[in-house]
Amino acid sequence: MSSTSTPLSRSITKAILSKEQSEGVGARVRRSIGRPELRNHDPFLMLDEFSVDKNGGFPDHPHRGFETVTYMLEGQFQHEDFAGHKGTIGPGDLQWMTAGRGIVHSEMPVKSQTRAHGLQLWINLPREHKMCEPQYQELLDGQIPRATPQDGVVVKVIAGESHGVKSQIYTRTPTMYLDFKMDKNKTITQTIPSTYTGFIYMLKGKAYIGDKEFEGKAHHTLTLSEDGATTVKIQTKDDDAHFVFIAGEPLKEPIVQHGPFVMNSSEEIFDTFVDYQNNKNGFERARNWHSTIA
Ligand SMILES: O=C(Oc1cc(O)cc(O)c1C(=O)O)c1ccc(O)c(O)c1
Ligand SMILES: [Fe+2]
Repeated sequence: MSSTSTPLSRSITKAILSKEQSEGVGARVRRSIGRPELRNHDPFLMLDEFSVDKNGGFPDHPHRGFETVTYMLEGQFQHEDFAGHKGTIGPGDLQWMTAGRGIVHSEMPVKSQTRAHGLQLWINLPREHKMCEPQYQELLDGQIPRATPQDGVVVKVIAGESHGVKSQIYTRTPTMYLDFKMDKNKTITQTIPSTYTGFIYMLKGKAYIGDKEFEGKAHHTLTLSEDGATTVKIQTKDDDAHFVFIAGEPLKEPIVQHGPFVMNSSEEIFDTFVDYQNNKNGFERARNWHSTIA
């Protein structure tokens, strides 16, 4: 193969360990995307592996300009927002929230349970969708389709497609979100559109990625090469592996983030603060709203 031709499999360009840090109120997070070495990975703004006990959580706070995706691994999380939307998600369940022009919400563990452990992904919205109406898509574990490309490999298709199985989640920013559980000594190939950027976040065990078999270990973010290759070769050897595979179409737009607000310019961020303080342009229902769970 010549040095300029497209390789068969994407390879790993960076491997970054997420150490625990504090976030919200008394919550511990391992920040993947969003940490100083990986400020963002267009179109992704943040990925946290969070762990919250009964004394912690993410009480009433706003968002604008992007989507938050909460995927539970263990325990239960309650959520409530200023539009009256409320519920509880448990292990394997998913909440895909489009904040759009504005949401104020609260996400708290169910107090009687053990810790709430899960993933929170922030996906940027393209300019034309940043001020859309907020929307929720919720799927219980049993409603998320699985692909079983071979014995000992199960892929939960949260968004996008894997081995002929498609998710019903509507993505404004084209996104793949796959949860892989692989037994030891397995090899599979996952397809990926040539233009997508992507990464793997390892939850447990070890996986070997690409033709050079880069070793990925738990709590590491492994960024995929951007070389136009349309497959990713993933193997296990002596250990089982559990990881998420996340990829999407880069927006290639300016990103101006101020905490929970992500827009395209400083002027838009300034307007967002004014809107939030004055309960207007999407934040009308924030006036005097307090969640009952925080
Ligand atoms: O709190 C922030 O984000 C979150 C992180 C998590 O691990 C779970 C969550 O439910 C949230 C949330 O927003 O609800 C956060 C992160 C970064 C930032 O700049 C903030 O202002 C808030
Ligand atoms: Fe939030």
